[in-house]
Amino acid sequence: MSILIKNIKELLQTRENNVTIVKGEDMKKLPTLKNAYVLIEHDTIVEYGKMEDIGDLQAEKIIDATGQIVMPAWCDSHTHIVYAGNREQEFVDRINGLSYEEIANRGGGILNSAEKLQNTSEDELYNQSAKRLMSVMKMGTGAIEIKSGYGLTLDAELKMLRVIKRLKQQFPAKVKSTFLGAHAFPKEFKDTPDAYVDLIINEMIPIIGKEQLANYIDVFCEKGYFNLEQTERIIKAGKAFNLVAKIHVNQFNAFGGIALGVKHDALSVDHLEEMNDEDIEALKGSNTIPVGLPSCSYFLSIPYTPARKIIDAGLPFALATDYNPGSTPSGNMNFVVSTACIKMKITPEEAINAATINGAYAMGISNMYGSICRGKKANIIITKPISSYNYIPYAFGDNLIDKVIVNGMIV
Ligand SMILES: N=CN[C@@H](CCC(=O)O)C(=O)O
Ligand SMILES: [Zn+2]
Repeated sequence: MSILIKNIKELLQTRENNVTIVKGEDMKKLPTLKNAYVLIEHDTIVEYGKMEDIGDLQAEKIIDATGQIVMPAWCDSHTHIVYAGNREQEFVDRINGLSYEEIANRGGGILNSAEKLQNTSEDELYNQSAKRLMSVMKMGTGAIEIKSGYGLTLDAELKMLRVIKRLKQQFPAKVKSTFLGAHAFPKEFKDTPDAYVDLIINEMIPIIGKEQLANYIDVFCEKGYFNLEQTERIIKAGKAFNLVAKIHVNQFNAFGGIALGVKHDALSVDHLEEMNDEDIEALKGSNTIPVGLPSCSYFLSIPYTPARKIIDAGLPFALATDYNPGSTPSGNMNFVVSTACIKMKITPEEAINAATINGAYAMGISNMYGSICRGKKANIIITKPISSYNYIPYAFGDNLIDKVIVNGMIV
């Protein structure tokens, strides 16, 4: 199937060369073409340009995008969309005064989701997760990372990873999977946390590695969860099975997790609501991308990642949803981009770069996703008619999407 999108008011994130990450000052630049076209063949962007140069290009399907903006689909590099049920009761408990930490200490939080997931069949888990994936695709997400971490036993973690594998096979969206066995300590390991770390290292990682059930490895490095030493042991064990690290750090406390991630060539360090100057310094000159999750800050009423400071230090920055039942029950990248502009004070250009090309980098796929570039996968958003791309973050909460194309298919 070939699709020609023509009369595009403005085509965003056009890259003649295959740029795979944008950093610092360059994040302020969003290359665009006005009055443009894009030609898709099968799953690939084969051509784009100005309408005046369209010549006699033809396609099986023509989309007239008069007044509309066209851009790469969102690349959401941090989610936990495979989960069972929800945690709406904890939401109400927080409104009534309990903190996220207090809820977790009472056996709620991640352990609550783990219990629900352990008692849910693989098919049911797949069905619930597939609905979420379908819904985020319709909101413009074309590539997504999905973590395990609500299993916390070998069997339940494998169940989650098999569900992610099935999503990869069944959906046109690009899916990357991450093993997050180190998300919390199960109740039975409360007094012997290192024994759970041993279980992850000696039993879970070898099976997951051999069966190639994950692309990445993650650890929730935080006070009350996994300390620096445990995090380092797990990252190293993952590396031996080619699982590159993408880690949860600095959500509530800054104590060296970022430097540890950089030391072990983590692809990304995510959350970063609490950051000090040493954390920024640690990232300089590294290949590790910092990832902010503004919907999580919004939902938990915790500080926003200092994106302005990060970008002004010359670093790259990516945005993701963190879609999960506890801290962010939303997978809406449009809201993430708006919230980043409004609360982190980054410009629409910076936010769009962070949610497309840099999001793709944070999943290791920016050579094929995240920009309008010949030869890249056809993952595309067509907005409703709007005045300019600034309107996307400005009109927060509004649905501005007309069509989404994922892997060359209208979803
Ligand atoms: N912080 C750790 N993990 C998730 C939340 C997990 C949960 O509350 O279920 C996060 O990224 O916010
Ligand atoms: Zn997360």
